[in-house]
Amino acid sequence: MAVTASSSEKVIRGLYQITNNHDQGFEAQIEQILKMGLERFNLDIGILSKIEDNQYIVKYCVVPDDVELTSGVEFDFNSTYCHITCQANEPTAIEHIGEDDRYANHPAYQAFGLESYIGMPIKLNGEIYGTLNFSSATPYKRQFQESDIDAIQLVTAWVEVEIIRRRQEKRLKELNQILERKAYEDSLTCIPNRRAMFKHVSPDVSRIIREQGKASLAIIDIDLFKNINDTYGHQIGDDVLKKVASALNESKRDYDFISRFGGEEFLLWLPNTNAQAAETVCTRIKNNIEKLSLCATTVTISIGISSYSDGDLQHLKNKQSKLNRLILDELISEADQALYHAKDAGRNCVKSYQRVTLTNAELAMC
Ligand SMILES: Nc1nc2c(ncn2[C@@H]2O[C@H](COP(=O)(O)OP(=O)(O)OP(=O)(O)O)[C@@H](O)[C@H]2O)c(=O)[nH]1
Repeated sequence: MAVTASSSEKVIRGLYQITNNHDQGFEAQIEQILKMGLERFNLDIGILSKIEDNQYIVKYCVVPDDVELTSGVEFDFNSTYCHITCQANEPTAIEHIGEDDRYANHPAYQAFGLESYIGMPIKLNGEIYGTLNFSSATPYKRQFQESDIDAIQLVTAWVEVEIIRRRQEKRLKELNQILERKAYEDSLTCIPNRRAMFKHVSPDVSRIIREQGKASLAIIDIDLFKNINDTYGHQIGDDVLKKVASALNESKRDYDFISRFGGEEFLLWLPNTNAQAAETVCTRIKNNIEKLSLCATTVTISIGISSYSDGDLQHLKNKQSKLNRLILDELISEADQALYHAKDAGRNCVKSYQRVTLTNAELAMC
């Protein structure tokens, strides 16, 4: 069979088509590549291998039904034809291995009896990754030609670019995930930051409004923290912040959400928790912190709580469009006022905001 230029064009068209099938995933694309190679070279076994620790690992393969070979199978690299291909560092094509002095005694020939073979090293950034190879148990019916070498080089180049591109894509995804995590984490204490709090709590507020549920919000502030900084230095101050954050994180219930709200203030969100239960939880947390030895002096906290249940904050309810955010802002402002009372009452205590119930006439004016 004469190999014409049009068969190389067919490979290029095939590669173009496979590139367009990007959405099908790498595995499907490689299967198409291997099938295209088998058809192009008129051979039976197509393999994309990876070489690792002197092992030849079959990453992907297309084989006839009677050949028992699956991806994941490993061979000693030295016992494969690809070892010769990689040592040659160039495309290798042999029509009749049994009659070739270099290969007839090769362990791969002894083990697998493959007579015809065309293979090419896959290189990523100058390093050998593995090989792309096509073979058959029968001798090749013609001589391999320049255009066959061109074809396997072309297909291998495609595989190299695609592997690099997918690796970069994966790395980019990982970096984006790290960035996303960092954007929502307080860099000093490693607990969620203010931005994370709004992201987490806002949808919860809307759920609670929808389900006519309840929740509490607590602002936790380290007492006389300025004194700690002034007496022991900023470094110790930072250390206390980290330890308090970690203790708060451990003291909260699984379904509560703690964040660093700013400076020496933390915000604790307690879903499905009424005022009384919130006071119990916060008093326990406050007592836990007092018992810890966080620096040379006893560190205490004050906590202001605001609670919400259906029917509260009626004056906001005719402003439906931003209701979640309004309720959240209102709860924060109320908890802040309660915190102010706690400080006023001598610190190291928990205070709840006492909401005034508006009359219908007052509501109508809101
Ligand atoms: N070390 C350290 N200090 C911080 C950080 N953020 C805020 N601060 C300090 O926290 C201190 C807060 O002081 P104040 O707002 O006066 O409050 P306080 O001393 O805790 O007093 P009360 O709140 O009334 O009990 C300030 O001195 C800030 O500089 C931080 O990340 N690290």
